[in-house]
Amino acid sequence: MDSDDYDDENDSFVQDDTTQQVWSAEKLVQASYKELASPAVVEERFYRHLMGDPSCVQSMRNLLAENSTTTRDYSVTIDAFDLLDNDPILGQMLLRFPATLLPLLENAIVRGQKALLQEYPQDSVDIEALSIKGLKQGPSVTRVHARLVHLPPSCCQTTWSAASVGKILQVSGTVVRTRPVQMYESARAYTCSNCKRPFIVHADLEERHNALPTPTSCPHQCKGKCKFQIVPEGSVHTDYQEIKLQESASDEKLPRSLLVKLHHDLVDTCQPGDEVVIVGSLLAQWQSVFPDEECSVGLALSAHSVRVIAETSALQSTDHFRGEFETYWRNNHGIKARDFICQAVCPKLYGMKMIKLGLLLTIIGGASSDATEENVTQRRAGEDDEGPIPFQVMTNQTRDEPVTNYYDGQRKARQPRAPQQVQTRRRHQSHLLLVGDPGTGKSQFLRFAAALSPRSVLTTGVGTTSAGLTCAAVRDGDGKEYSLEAGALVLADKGVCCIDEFGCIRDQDRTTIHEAMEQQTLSVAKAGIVCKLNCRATIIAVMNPRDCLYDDHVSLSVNTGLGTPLLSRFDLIFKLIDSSDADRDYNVTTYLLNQSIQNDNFEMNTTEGEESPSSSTPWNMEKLRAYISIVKDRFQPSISDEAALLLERHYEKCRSYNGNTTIPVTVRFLESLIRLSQAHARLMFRSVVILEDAVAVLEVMECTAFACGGFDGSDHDGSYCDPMTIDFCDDPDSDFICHQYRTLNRYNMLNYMDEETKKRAGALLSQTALGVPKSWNDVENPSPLFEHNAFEPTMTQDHYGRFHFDRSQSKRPRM
Ligand SMILES: Nc1ncnc2c1ncn2[C@@H]1O[C@H](COP(=O)(O)OP(=O)(O)OP(=O)(O)O)[C@@H](O)[C@H]1O
Repeated sequence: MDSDDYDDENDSFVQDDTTQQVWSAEKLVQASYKELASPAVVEERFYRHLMGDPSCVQSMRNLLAENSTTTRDYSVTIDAFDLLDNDPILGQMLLRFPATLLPLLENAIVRGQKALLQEYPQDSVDIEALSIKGLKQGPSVTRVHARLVHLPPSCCQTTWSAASVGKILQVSGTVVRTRPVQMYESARAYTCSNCKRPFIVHADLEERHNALPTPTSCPHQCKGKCKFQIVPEGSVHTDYQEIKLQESASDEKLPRSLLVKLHHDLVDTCQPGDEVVIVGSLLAQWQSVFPDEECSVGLALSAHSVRVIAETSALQSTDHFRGEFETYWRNNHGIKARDFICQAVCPKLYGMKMIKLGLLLTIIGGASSDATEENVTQRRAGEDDEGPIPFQVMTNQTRDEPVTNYYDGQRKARQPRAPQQVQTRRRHQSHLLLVGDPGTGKSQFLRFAAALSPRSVLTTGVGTTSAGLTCAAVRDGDGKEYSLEAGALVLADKGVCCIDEFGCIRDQDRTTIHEAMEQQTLSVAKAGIVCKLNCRATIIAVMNPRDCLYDDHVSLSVNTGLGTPLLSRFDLIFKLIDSSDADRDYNVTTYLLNQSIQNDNFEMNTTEGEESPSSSTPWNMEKLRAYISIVKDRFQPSISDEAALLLERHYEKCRSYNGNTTIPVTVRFLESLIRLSQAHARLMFRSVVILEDAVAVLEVMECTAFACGGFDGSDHDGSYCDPMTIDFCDDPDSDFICHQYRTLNRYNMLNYMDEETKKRAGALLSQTALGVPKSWNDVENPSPLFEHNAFEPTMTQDHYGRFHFDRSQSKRPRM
């Protein structure tokens, strides 16, 4: 609290040395800060809290040890929960009167540093490197800031309203717009011509540009007519940035947005697309006034702390599931256990096991190669050889001139920056494309994927432009400056971006997502703003073929109208062809009718937040979401030698194929195989990719456009399998063994299969192909009948009159 706040009022304070104060709840709500204690006593109480809290002590020690030769701002994080626990009255009063009490807390931090410095042995070598940070300089400015975090639930708002003005709030949402970093004059010193005493005027944050009010009377209440003179070098300038926060989207209503004011070292801590938790004071914000127009007022939040969160929000709610999943994998094994999890994906759609599995693998993603997951910060072009500077600093200086330190008038030279490390990032997010006939359930998959991910953006390609997908440069309210507003891909950073009607996006707009899909960044050069934005999103796109129905006789490229560079960026491309199949039609009909008959029970089992009534009921959405969050957080699988060998041989085979390829087999394809194998290992709750995972991924790949490694299945060699025909079966383990046998046989890797399993696979294949029951004990060597390409495909006609190869016949026999 600045002395001028109290000069004339200290006498009226309740002067009690009140560490043993007991206040009723009523008094706590009604009391003004003046009833708490004198500023000195309040500061003392903050000081005692700081010195008694080990984490605060550590933060202060870190401050002391920070090697800084320039004047800048420092932050110390204060956990509001700990303060409330330690001194409830002080904590409550801090939350009610942050503007008055926070400066006292900051003074206490400086005092705490002084006390800690005394503890170091004076002859220590390190002592010279330690210096107290945030000492008052210039006109009463402390450059250390208390950053309040973890407010109690009463202060945590999911939305905001006029009723909360003046209160301290904790809000969360997505940053949708950031304005350039600026600075403003936050305080100015004057002297009264009458009494000759100095005083300070602070900027009014409720004014549109944080304008400094002109003093009209002397705060020292001197008699006579006063004139005020500005004290030379008595101004304080503060870094400043405005961002727009959008509340988390909900299905019921449109998300609202809020202007957030960042000061000091909080500027430039977040960028469009970041999900943040912000603690701040809600202000009434006067809008710019124009002649003959009504003066309007809005809401703004002056931030005390900003925390960028990743996927923590999803993990918080998963704790009670952890033990349950471990028990699940202790009691269940193999592919059957995996398929049970897959059944929870889109339970309203019958069958399509491979698409469901592919969707799960896409959302789970591969292991992160760089665990630190560095942020790409907004940078100006050509900034690499200098320290970071704000976008548009309101000063006449050029960039090469040293910047004046407005606090003490000394010159602050820009620090040379260490040569920047070039970071190349290999993506671990997969992308999925569903292309197919109308009414095949594509949109259902898309909506389910959006609901499954803790962070998702669902959009449609109709009318979508590149600005909507990436980011737009928009003029601010006063129309003078541009700022960046995040588009769908940026908002989906670290989440899932679901795009319906992908084919309706214009070609030139579609190419903008090439960089986003592979490099996971967006390079922006708009309206004088040149920067890079993060967009580490998984893209799930669905579309109809160009002529509405998929033509199996032309390539995927022709069917979709997408260029090969874009197609090759998808890890999985499923073709959903609605061909006639009496058995499948019967199964779908029965499934749908049964659902309608048992509608109530079915709904009950799949409603979010409810426990599965029995172990045979598919997991509900909440449980599946929790499972994905846990496996992503817990496992970063490495690849075993056998799995690596299989992936390598498959890649080599695809590379060496000399047919007509429309999707070139590049290293990207190998990376996809690795990512998907890692995702499969995570799905199987393990931290090593074993041979089984690689085999399972090749099985999924057989059902995609990459079945034969790049020639999209139209020019097939019999290894393509229609994903629409593969349903969940009673004995998935046996089915998988057969597939494993065939795959390993194809790549001369049968020696990696144990004898027992080999015999069993041979027997199973014989039984299925010949229809003759045969004991697997009798089978020494598998029949050559079951080798690759043993079946010639036949032609069938679907109900649209299209002819195509019957892949369900040509493919390996299914159980
Ligand atoms: N295998 C299936 N099992 C049960 N229902 C299905 C299946 N396939 C499609 N449906 C149902 O058909 C309806 C149409 O599905 P959906 O709207 O997702 O199709 P779409 O592929 O997105 O079509 P379009 O390309 O015309 O947008 C949905 O109600 C869906 O539940």
